[in-house]
Amino acid sequence: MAAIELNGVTKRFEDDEGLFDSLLPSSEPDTVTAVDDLSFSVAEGEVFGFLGPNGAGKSTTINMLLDFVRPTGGSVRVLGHDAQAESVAVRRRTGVLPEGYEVYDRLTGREHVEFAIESKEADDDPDELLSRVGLAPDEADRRAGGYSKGMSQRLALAMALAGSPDLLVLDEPSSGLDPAGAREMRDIVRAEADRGATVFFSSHVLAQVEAVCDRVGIMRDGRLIAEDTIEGLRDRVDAEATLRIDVDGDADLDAVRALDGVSSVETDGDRLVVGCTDDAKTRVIEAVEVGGATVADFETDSASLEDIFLAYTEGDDPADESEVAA
Ligand SMILES: Nc1ncnc2c1ncn2[C@@H]1O[C@H](COP(=O)(O)OP(=O)(O)OP(=O)(O)O)[C@@H](O)[C@H]1O
Repeated sequence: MAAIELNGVTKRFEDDEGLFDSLLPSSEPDTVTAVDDLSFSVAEGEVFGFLGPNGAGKSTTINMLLDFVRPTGGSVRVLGHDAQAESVAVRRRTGVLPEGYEVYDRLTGREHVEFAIESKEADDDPDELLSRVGLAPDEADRRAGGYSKGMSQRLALAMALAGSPDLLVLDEPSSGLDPAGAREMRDIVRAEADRGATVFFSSHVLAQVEAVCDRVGIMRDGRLIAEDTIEGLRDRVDAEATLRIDVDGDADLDAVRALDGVSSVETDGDRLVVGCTDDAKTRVIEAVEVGGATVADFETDSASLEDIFLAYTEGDDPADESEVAA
């Protein structure tokens, strides 16, 4: 059974609170299609990265998983339950770290976690959860109103972990975290997946996503334009790689420049620095050797998730939208 399953989900908002609407009573309300016929699924135990530029429809989708927003059409199933009709059952088994979680100023950190444990009817030790997210006992005893952004974020993560949920929904989890906090968060995500939880992870911090996610989905204008492992996406976008070759002898630079997939060739002493697509790398090495020089050594930098993300979300879609890869 899939942990998350969306089928043909659409969400249109009526944007009827515009500045001039009260002055123009006869005008039709505008509608915004936040999510447009969206279908995808996330397997149990998977860490799924949900990406997309601002306004792509990520938060709206997350809100539909949790029944904070109702779809205009289509069906949403979470942990085998209908997300609308059985939202209580979904929330009981789901830990949520909402974007920009606001603490209750007067409650201490520990009281927040105790509250989360009670609402899940769980029996976790609050101190254990707090220490897991790196909040020291003296910090846990302070009122959360005085917490820094990163401390609030750690607290929200401890609350999401209460009751060992089957599904963790993390919306921008590393926002405000220092590098140590970001690493701890990654370790927690992996540990949760190892115990069998599914993690649905939305973030603009692509290095973080690359480090923890088994698979990613990229949203654009309310639609999922790509869904695959990072390796799979890398293969498909022809994103630029850099090839650095240490050469003995004179390479035929013009022959390398003329190759398909090569966009730049520069020299740095005995080193050739070639900008090319992933699949052109072997052709470049061959062309250097055929030209009479010897390849002493070489190294490559593959396209980062950031390069891949930009290739999908800027300009024309690199993949035919009707052919979203599974
Ligand atoms: N309550 C609402 N009323 C009207 N329009 C809305 C509402 N919520 C979202 N939208 C619109 O739906 C679209 C998708 O918004 P959404 O918040 O889901 O994007 P997002 O991918 O989460 O963006 P971000 O990365 O900025 O958080 C945007 O055009 C947004 O303005």
